[in-house]
Amino acid sequence: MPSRLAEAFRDHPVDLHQNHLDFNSAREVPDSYAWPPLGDETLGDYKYGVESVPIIDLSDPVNSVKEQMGRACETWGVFQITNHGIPMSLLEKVQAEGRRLFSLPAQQKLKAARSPDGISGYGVARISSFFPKLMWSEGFTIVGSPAEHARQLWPQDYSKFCEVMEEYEKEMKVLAGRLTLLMLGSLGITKEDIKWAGPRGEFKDACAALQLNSYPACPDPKRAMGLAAHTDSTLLTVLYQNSTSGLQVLRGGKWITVPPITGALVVNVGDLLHILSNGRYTSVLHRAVVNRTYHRLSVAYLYGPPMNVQISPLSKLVNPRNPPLYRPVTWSEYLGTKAKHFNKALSSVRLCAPLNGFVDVNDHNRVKVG
Ligand SMILES: C=C1C[C@]23C[C@@]1(O)CC[C@H]2[C@@]12CCC[C@@](C)(C(=O)O1)[C@H]2[C@@H]3C(=O)O
Ligand SMILES: O=C(O)CCC(=O)C(=O)O
Ligand SMILES: [Fe+2]
Repeated sequence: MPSRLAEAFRDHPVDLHQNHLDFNSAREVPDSYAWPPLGDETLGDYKYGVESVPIIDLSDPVNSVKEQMGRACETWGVFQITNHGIPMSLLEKVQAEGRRLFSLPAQQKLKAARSPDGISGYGVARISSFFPKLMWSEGFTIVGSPAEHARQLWPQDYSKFCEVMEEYEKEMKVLAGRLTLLMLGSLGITKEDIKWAGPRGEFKDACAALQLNSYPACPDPKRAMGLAAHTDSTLLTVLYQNSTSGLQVLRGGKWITVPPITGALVVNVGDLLHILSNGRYTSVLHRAVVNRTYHRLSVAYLYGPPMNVQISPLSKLVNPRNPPLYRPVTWSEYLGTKAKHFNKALSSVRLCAPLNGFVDVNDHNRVKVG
């Protein structure tokens, strides 16, 4: 059983088509990238505030923050945070380095291509193998130090990229640990209830991946898909999106845009927090769409437990009326399951149907993804 995140896909290699279209010179969407048209009837009314993703100010009193997060996690599975303590200057540096990477010539980027059984490096989204059409995006995944791949991209000049990404990973690790305790706090869970949190709740051994996503402007955005609908296999994901919108979450059968707010970060519940909370918090189905005019960049911090820790419904949340809904699973095993079963991964670790009759939003058999 692999013990490091970088080894999670050793037993699940995917050889993805890495022969990229040159997005910047494309005048039309080739058939291999043409998805069934995105219908306006599936879009929600976020602009008018009827349905908008909650925004939580982390400088509010802590009990209020916990309560707001609990409500957001139960109803939306996603929220935005402000006053989170990550300096704007760092967010700008990460974005600038991401742009520098994606603007390299295709042949140069391919020198840092992710290997079929690897986790880090340049390439198309891992979930691409589940779809008949290609996505209008490219990505770069970092686990720990990006030095090995950065050296292949810029043999003489890779230290700036590494410094910025490592500083961001450090800041994100602290923020993600704090968010985990706040999000679980409203369910009455404390750091003492999570052994792997460590004595001071510092989550020292937590694992994470940093995913840079690039979505070039697209000549026919209604027929293209930036990143197809999915849930993250994480405890939680912290996403920075630049000022161009594109992220959408599924709520009540409608796709709701998560509007970019300068300096804010988007936090979404992942499958492992869904399991830990015994289905009280819902890992939200989300996707990224593209637009005709602007290049969009996003940076996702995919946060999870130490690789070999068994994640199962927390005992405080389980009783005869609420039996455990999921069997124990490690992050490593779950990533392998996701690589094999994609949107059926969560149901594949489910033990029984809920007694209280609530519907598992993650039963994506009910939802047409894409
Ligand atoms: C730790 C990880 C989660 C992730 C697969 C990865 O190994 C690194 C990239 C992550 C990502 C980002 C885009 C969507 C996603 C489904 C994918 O294909 O790669 C997620 C994966 C996930 O959460 O399962
Ligand atoms: O680009 C986005 O807004 C979404 C990215 C995402 O869902 C991911 O990296 O997992
Ligand atoms: Fe995601």
